Amino acid sequence: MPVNERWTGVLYCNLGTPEAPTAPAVRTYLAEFLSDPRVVEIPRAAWLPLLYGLVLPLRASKSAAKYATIWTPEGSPLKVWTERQAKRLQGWLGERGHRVRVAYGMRYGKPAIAAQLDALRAAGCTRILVLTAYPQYSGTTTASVIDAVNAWSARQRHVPELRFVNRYHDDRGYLQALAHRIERHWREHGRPDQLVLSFHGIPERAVRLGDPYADECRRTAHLLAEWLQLSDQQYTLTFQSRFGKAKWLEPYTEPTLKKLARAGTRRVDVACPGFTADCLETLEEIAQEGRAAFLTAGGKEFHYIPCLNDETEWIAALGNIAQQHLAGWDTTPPK
Ligand SMILES: C=CC1=C(C)c2cc3[nH]c(cc4nc(cc5[nH]c(cc1n2)c(C)c5CCC(=O)O)C(CCC(=O)O)=C4C)c(C)c3C=C
Ligand SMILES: [Fe+2]
Ligand SMILES: [Fe+2]
Repeated sequence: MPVNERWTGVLYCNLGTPEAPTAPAVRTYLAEFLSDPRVVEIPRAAWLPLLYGLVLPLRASKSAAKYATIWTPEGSPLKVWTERQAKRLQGWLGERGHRVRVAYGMRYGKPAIAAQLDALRAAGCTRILVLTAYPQYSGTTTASVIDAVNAWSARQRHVPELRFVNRYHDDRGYLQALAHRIERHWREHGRPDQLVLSFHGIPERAVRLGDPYADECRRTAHLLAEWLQLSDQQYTLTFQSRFGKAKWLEPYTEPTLKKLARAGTRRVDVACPGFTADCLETLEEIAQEGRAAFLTAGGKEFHYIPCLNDETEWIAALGNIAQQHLAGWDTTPPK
């Protein structure tokens, strides 16, 4: 390959989402997602018959109906936002003189991480930085992306140089973008009695076995509260999206919302700092189901504060994170 064809790639990875809000498409997506041993840690021989015999037949149509309520003319919100974030990240890095090709890849569904790595390689990338949409590291998410990249790498004869960003839960730019997002909401709509910071849960067992995710969520919440100058009484950290019968991280979001309402909290605002793009878990589970739970239990006002999505300040934070990890790689255009 000629020297001036050496490019640096940035692969921005997110979870992935179904191709359509239909039971067959959701089934395909969930089958891939839930057969990842990083996600469900039950031995394969016991789990796969249960997954195909019970979970998928029951869950696919129920989930599809939920996806239908958030679907946009351009597709699933998660995909729309991830694509825009990657495009704007390309712009941000390009404007700062970095000769990089930014692509986005989905851990489950399309565009697959392997296909995007193939494309970056074909486009002349000899170095690739892998950046995820997950600020907090978890074996269930971040490590699963790393697994997918390594599985691709194991099939290459000429492996590119690879770097991974494992976490940015305490990154100043990320926290500041979140704080400004929330403050802007408060300037427009006034302040709540309580701010609920809801993170996606994981099984409690994973944390007991060493997953640092819960600590990183707590650290993000604490630092964000500091940026917002909130006392411990003014905010609550919760975990949402429990899957299955096992104990997950607590306190759970929905029961907390009900408890707050019953205790006389008039208004809650909910933000989801662990999600950098709005998706089913924020738009349906929080903004619809969470709202209904709070209001039905006697709460008067519920505000969902949207994710960072493609906010300029967030793209700059993401760009800075990428830039820090590109250090030492010459990304200047060839003379
Ligand atoms: C933000 C971090 C996430 C962690 C940690 C996480 C762990 C985790 N998730 C499941 C099961 C499901 N998650 C689902 C949707 C979903 N999860 C995340 C993020 C994290 N998951 C996102 C961004 C989304 C939304 C996807 C979208 O298309 O909008 C779903 C699918 C939806 C449903 O049927 O409810 C499942 C299932 C487990 C088991 C897990 C950790 C063990
Ligand atoms: Fe999830
Ligand atoms: Fe959910």
